[in-house]
Parts: sequence; C-alpha cells; structure tokens
Amino acid sequence: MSKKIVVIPGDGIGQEITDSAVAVLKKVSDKYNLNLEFESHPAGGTAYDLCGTPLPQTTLEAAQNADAVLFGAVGGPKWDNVEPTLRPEKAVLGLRKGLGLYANLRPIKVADALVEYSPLKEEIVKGTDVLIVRELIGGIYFGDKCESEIYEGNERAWDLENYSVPEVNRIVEFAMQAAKKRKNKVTSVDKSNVLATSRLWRRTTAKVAEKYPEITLENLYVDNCAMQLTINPSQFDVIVTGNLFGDILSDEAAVLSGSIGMLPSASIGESTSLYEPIHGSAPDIAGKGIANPLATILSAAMLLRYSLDEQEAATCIEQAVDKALAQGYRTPDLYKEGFIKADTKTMTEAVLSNI
Ligand SMILES: NC(=O)c1ccc[n+]([C@@H]2O[C@H](COP(=O)([O-])OP(=O)(O)OC[C@H]3O[C@@H](n4cnc5c(N)ncnc54)[C@H](O)[C@@H]3O)[C@@H](O)[C@H]2O)c1
Ligand SMILES: CC(C)[C@H](C(=O)O)[C@@H](O)C(=O)O
Ligand SMILES: [Mg+2]
Repeated sequence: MSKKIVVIPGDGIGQEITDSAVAVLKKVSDKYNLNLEFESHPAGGTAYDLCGTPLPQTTLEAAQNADAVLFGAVGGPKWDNVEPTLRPEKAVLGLRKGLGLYANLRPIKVADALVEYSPLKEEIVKGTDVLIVRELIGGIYFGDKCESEIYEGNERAWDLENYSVPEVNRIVEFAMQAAKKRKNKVTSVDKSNVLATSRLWRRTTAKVAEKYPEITLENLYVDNCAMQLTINPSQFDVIVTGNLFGDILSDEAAVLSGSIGMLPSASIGESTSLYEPIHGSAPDIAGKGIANPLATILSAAMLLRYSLDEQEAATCIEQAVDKALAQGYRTPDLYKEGFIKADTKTMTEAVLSNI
C-alpha cells in the first residue's frame, strides 16, 4: 500500500528546499520500494495571498489524513503587517496544534567534515551530539494574549504562559525515553528562579525522573544553559524544555554545526507527525537558488525513521548527505576556499548521486 506524504512548501526558500527533499525521497522510495505518494498544499503567506488565510482547512485536513507531513518554512516581510491572527507563522502554529504535535525533536550533531565551520573552537565543538526535546503546543505560544489595551493610561500588550502537569509529564516522559536510547542523561531547562510555570515544570520533572533511576537528571536555568551550550556543548545529551526556551536554544545550538541550514527537526504527535528544518523562510536569499537544502533533506530522513519506520532508507539519506559533504560540496552558507561551491540544485544532485 502506498504512503501519503503531504508536502507544504510554504514561503521564501520553502519551495526550493522541499523540492530538493522530495527528489531525495523519490530516489530512496524507488531504491527501497517504499511506494511514497506526494501531495502538495499551500500554507503561510502564499496561502494568505491565494485564499485569505495562512492555513486553509483543506491543507490542515490533508495533513491530518497523511502518513507524514514535510514542511518547508513560512513567513516573510511581505506579510509583516497583516492582521496578527492571519500572519503566515499562524500556519505552522495551527498545524502543530491541529495535529497535536507536542514533542519537537531537534538533534544537533556536528559532522566531522563541518567542525571547522563552527564559530566555536574545534576542541570545544567536536563530538557535540545533543537532542533538544522542545514542548511544542503549550506555554506562552498558546496562552491567552492581548495585542493592545489601555492600562493605567498607557497602551500595553500581554502574553500568558501556562503549563499543566499532564503537559509537562508527557514531554518529560518523551525526553526520558529518548535518553534511554542515548547516553542516559536529561537536562531540564527552566527559569524556576523567576517563573511559576517553571517551578511547576521542575517539580513535575523531578517526579517523572523517579521512575527512571538509570537516567541522570540535571536542572539548569535557561540563561545558564545558553552559556553552557557555547562553553561546553558536549556535556549535554537530551535537553528538555518548554516552547519558548526550546525555540531560542535550538537556534543557538544550530550554529554549533556551522549553519542553521543543516538542522532538521521532527514534530511528533499521537498520529500524523511533521518534519521541517528548524530555520525559517530566509527571505534574504529566497528565489536565488542558493539555500542549503540539507536541513530539509535530513528532515526527510527523520520522516522515514519516525513515521514510516524505514530505518535503512533513512540511514541511506543521512550517509548520502555525509558523503556529499566529504566530497567537498558546500552551499554558500558553508563555503570556504578549496571546496566545491554548490547552489541548491548542485547540492541536491550531489546527495542524489550518493543514493
Ligand atoms: N518553521 C518556520 O516556518 C519558521 C521558522 C523560523 C522562522 N520563520 C519565519 O521566517 C522568516 C524569516 O525569519 P528569520 O530571518 O528570523 O530566520 P531564518 O531562519 O529564515 O533566517 C536567518 C538567517 O539564516 C539564513 N538561512 C536560513 N535558512 C537557510 C538555509 N537553508 N540556507 C542558507 N541560509 C539560511 C538566512 O538567509 C538568514 O540570514 C520570518 O517570517 C520568521 O517568522 C519560520
Ligand atoms: C515561525 C515560528 C512560529 C517558529 C517557532 O517559534 O516555533 C520557528 O521559529 C521555529 O523555530 O519553528
Ligand atoms: Mg525558531
């Protein structure tokens, strides 16, 4: 039976990078007889322009009925001034909520071939292998908000953060299970010296950890964690944290690998899961054909691994990416003299030729 992959390119470089990942998926599908079917749907600013909403019901329903979703990115300056509830970013938030994607996995592994591109010294960054487990459908992102009100004579806005015990339990359980398959260490990141939600997070995490005596649990404040990621990233195995902290820390951690264009992610829910690079729509390079497609290609590998349980095909993609890098192909975000300058198409061809 065929497996349906819903592809949502979105805006900016979204089309270019999802085209690359779909080409790679088609090649492994042929090689391993996976029988993948692809169906493309609009979202983000592109969908807003087409039908007045960033997440058309048809896109959400197609995603809900798919075996897995491959997402590009949404957003861009063109839509910066649209009504807040219709911003392109609402598409990705709506998909996360609509699919119940509570666990966002952002693996940060520094490929040996790319160690020299890190802004950090080689001896600090070498061997970095962190999995950020970010809670994705709660916290301040989804709390009540007010865009504007007059309070004591001044205009103000507010966003409320709330977390419930079951929400924290669910994501910390996920992190513990992930750590069991890795190095048995979980670092829970919060701001419990200031925030009530963080204090609940820390109490709840400690309770969950009692069930996992084999796992070492460490708690860090988010500001310290941000610093530790740059001074000693290899101290981390699994980091579990809330929605906002996870967003910020994962962009920070992404540069350890040399470029945000390298980092894939999986957003896991109870049924259909979604896969996307952690970067955005990169409006500054959109349409130039020079975006690094590897984060999206590696997200496609995660799709095969987590949604379709096609481990061999997933490994095949990951190895093809490593080979293309070892052969010297570099998109401009990672280019240095002595390497082969590759645009998006050339890099994609390089990966395809190693499959
Ligand atoms: N999941 C998503 O859809 C998502 C994620 C993050 C940001 N965004 C949106 O994207 C838009 C732009 O945001 P931003 O500029 O803060 O972040 P961004 O990640 O789009 O870009 C930051 C920088 O990284 C570069 N970059 C990003 N991806 C790259 C790639 N694959 N190859 C080479 N270089 C790459 C960009 O050129 C830019 O210089 C905003 O509208 C934002 O809301 C969307
Ligand atoms: C576009 C935006 C809503 C999104 C987020 O904040 O979660 C992005 O930054 C990400 O990291 O996926
Ligand atoms: Mg982000």
